[in-house]
Amino acid sequence: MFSVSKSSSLLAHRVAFTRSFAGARDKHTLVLVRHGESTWNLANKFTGWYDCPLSEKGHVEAAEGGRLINDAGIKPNIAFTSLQKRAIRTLWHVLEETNRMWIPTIKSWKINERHYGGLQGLDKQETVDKYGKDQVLTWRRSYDIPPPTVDKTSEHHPSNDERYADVADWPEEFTESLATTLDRVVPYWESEIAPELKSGKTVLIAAHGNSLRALVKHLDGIDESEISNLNIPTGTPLVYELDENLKPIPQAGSFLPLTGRYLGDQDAIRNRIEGVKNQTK
Ligand SMILES: O=C(O)[C@@H](CO)OP(=O)(O)O
Repeated sequence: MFSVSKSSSLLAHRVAFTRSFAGARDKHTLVLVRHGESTWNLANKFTGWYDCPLSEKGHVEAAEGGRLINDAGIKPNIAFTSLQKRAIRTLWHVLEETNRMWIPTIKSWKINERHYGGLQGLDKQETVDKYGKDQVLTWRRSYDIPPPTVDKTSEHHPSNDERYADVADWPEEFTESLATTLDRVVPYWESEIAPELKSGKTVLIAAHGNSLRALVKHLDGIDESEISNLNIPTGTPLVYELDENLKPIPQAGSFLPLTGRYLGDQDAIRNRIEGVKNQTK
């Protein structure tokens, strides 16, 4: 008797489990968060792979982002972040505010900020004063024109940082454009992140202005000229609903060309986006 009722309840459980995952497979939720303001955002310096922490305001922004995710009832099952403390700390805030510190978190340099080469550490406004606004805008936002390189004598070259030294065969001269950032972000998305979504999980990614620009360029099919005008605000959750092929389902109130929706006060978000844009006036 006992074994019959046990096996039938097991069967019922399996059916319910399969149903809930079959339902989940029709629509997938992806949450992207750029880290909160960092100390080098505050100082208006080109940052790239320099590992600066969040500023005080950045901690507040990241926690607020977490509360917005929680209030929206979104429950991430797995999280991805970079090897950079501003994104990792942002993720910690979000996990704390959503009471989901227990979920698996995976870190990879593949979703690091775009490496800013020889500009890393330079003041953005002083760089405009020296090279002109147009040149700096080209370095910041052109699709495939990279900033100047660093060589292996520079502290900013990845071969001089133990977390990166052995993960790739770094060229003598290194820098990244948005195009070369895409070359690492998109394969990582395809091989590591997309399968988690397809298995029915809600995915959270805490990353960076330019690695997220690369990802949304791919997701939303944004063309090379349009992506130049796209700036991603700090600490602001961007929520995508994806169909069974992981194509975005356009959300009401999205800021085109993005089809995901930002959580929070929409006017404040517009101001934050303008703030990023105006770092080099
Ligand atoms: O300095 C950087 O690494 C990035 C992000 O903070 O700046 P920008 O927005 O100029 O690409």
